[in-house]
Amino acid sequence: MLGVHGLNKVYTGRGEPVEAIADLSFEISAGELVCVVGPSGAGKTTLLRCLAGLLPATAGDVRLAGQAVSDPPTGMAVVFQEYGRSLFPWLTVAQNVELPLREKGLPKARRKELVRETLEAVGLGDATASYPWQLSGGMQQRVAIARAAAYEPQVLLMDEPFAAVDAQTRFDLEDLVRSLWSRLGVTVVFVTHDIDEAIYLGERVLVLSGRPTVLLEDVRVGLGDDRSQLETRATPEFTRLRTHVYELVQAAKRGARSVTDAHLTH
Ligand SMILES: Nc1ncnc2c1ncn2[C@@H]1O[C@H](COP(=O)(O)OP(=O)(O)OP(=O)(O)O)[C@@H](O)[C@H]1O
Repeated sequence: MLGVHGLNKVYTGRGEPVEAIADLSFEISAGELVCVVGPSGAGKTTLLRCLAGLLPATAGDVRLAGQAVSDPPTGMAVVFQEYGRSLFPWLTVAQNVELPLREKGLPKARRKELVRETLEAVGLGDATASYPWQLSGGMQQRVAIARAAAYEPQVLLMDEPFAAVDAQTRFDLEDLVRSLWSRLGVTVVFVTHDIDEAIYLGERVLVLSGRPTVLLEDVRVGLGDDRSQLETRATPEFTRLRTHVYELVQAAKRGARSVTDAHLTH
């Protein structure tokens, strides 16, 4: 569904060029939920913007269902961290969710149906007529997720979407993402700083090196489909994965560029 081949990204502009991504290659199959972690400044957001067609690659390419991504493709939706800036304050919750569906050219009846269904799915069936500024941060992020899901994308990209909400809300939103993902069968790429979040959510975790970025390890998460915040996080397999990914990220901070460099003890 999503292929990244020899991706390199150098920012040029005033001052010295900055090589954010050295060389990244990986494939994500249709319907997978893949998380991306790495040290701060590793190039996670840069990668996501390249995947979304918001930034041109310097070399290599990104392909969505075999088609090279140059502009933002219609089959993708993105949820950013700053929900406050991504929703239009002068539109109601329902109108915010409906707007991209209008741009997609869907007929009115189908738009109304999708708006109702997705707002109910994210637990905001009663807030359709509210304005974003009348809602809490967590509720606003639910609206942004509903808007992305209603669009019925092939691929949903999420860039640290829960970084600005409190821990309790974050757990609820993580479960919401997993339930939407399994219901809709959408392919999800989820960037996060939080190692536990990456393991709880993902079927795979891509661990990036420090800048300029290479892939340190593509970690398979064998935690099954049914996950629960209390039970899954208490399993020995969760603890093992968390120790392993934590060590990799620490090694990345020290400059490791491969698993061999990382000198793992677990
Ligand atoms: N527009 C830009 N021009 C120049 N350099 C940039 C630009 N955007 C990002 N960078 C640099 O590219 C590198 C990667 O940035 P990026 O935001 O992708 O990292 P990140 O892993 O998402 O970081 P964080 O985890 O802190 O959000 C950083 O060194 C950053 O300073």
